[in-house]
Amino acid sequence: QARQRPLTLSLRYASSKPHSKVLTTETMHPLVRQMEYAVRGALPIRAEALQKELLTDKTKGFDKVVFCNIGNPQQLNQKPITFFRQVASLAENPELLTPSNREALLKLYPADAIARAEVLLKHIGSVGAYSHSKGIHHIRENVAKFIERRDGFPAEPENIFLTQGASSGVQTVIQILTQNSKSGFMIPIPQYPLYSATLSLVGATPVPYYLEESHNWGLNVDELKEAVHKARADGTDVRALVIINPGNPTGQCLSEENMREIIDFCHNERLVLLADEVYQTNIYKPKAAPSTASKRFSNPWAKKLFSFHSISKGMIGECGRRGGYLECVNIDPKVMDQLYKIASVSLCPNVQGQIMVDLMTNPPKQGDESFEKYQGEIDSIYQSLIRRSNKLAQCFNSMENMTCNEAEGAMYLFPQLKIPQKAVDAAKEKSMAPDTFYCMAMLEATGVCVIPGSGFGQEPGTWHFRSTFLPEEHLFDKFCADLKGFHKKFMDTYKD
Ligand SMILES: Cc1ncc(COP(=O)(O)O)c(CN[C@@H]2CONC2=O)c1O
Repeated sequence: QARQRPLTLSLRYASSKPHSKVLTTETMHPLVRQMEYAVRGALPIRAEALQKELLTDKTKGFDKVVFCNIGNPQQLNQKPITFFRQVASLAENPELLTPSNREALLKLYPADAIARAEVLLKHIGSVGAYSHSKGIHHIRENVAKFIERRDGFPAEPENIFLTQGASSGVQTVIQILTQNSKSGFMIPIPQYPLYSATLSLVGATPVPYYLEESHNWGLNVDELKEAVHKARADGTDVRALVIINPGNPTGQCLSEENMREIIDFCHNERLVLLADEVYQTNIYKPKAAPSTASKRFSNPWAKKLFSFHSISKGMIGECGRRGGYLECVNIDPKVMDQLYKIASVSLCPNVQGQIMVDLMTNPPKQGDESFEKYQGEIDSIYQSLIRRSNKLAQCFNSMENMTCNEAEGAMYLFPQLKIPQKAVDAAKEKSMAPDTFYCMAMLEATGVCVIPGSGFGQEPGTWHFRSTFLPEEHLFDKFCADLKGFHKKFMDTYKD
């Protein structure tokens, strides 16, 4: 009997025209409509359209779009870490691991990759199966051991949630911390707009604190105190402090002294600390041990802390696999149960992303067969990031009307530019912010897509943009030359 076509509600059938008034931007949830996320806003949308136009239009003066709007290393041809992909591919195709294939397999895979895949599959079963909603316990044990090695304090697997990238961990924590619209979250300005967008989505109140551009985007604790007291005087129930370290978009690293001050500030002001440390291995000018080293600096039990990590950054760049973890420190067990309940609604984080978290926190060690190759790949990417960050900072600082703090970490530079009044007027004509106008002109002239500073927040009256330093190193000199050429033409065109 012929297999019946599945009868699904999506089945297309003749019917009258859909009602135009059903689900419009007027009738949808206003919190969704008002939310903004610049990293994938107007500039990247235009950049993607430009990419399509370039397929047929060869008159633009460039032949490809360079996406510097997002910290997406493998989109710009950064190679994945060999050992990680070897383990992931074996987990994806366990047939390869059967004893009858072993002789042939050892010609293709190192023994330690095979062994790691077998251990993982022993705990996972199949990568196609749902896992525990907090993530696979074996992997959470490895994450806890990683944190203990890094911070010198015990960590508990039960206090760790594996997540769909750090984003989902951040969003869940903000969700449970938001009691009502008065709930306030201190966020840095400039900030990575995951925070402002999520606060907007849950209807919470952002409480901005400004980083000091003249002090290499340093964090002044007096600014924190002023911001929290003012917000509380205005009736905001300030309950959390967001720290992004190393910073995005600013690339600054906190000093040890800063970390101590922040810990004491949170304790004294009864704030939960959200420590976003996804760039903890992207530190080029070390000022302090990365990440929740804050736990080392004072009584580790004195504070309530959520820390976030991700496989998207570092020298790994496995962004598309959506892996990360959320660590809860001193969080009430009943609150953890609520976190677990939310995690359960999404069933589980994807298993290949979880495998990458295991590999990130538990990579080949000295003496392992794959260690040399692994360490060589990591070091090569790390050194290249340092060279490219310095080269791009020099490039920006050589441009007229532009100043740029060097990146101490992360993947971005956030130069400030003085925009001539004629350009400000031209931007107004197009109902654009001046920095957006500049970035749009750069895209149309060079194919380079960056994000205007307005997407991250900036001191009123200043203009910035954010660029990654991820274009491939062998293309980097041309990349810088194209930016310089555009900038000179722009400034000549709009010179006051
Ligand atoms: C500070 C910070 N936290 C969290 C995330 C979320 O990462 P995952 O969800 O992928 O783990 C990012 C991603 N950085 C974005 C993405 O690329 N460019 C950016 O500014 C980030 O920069």
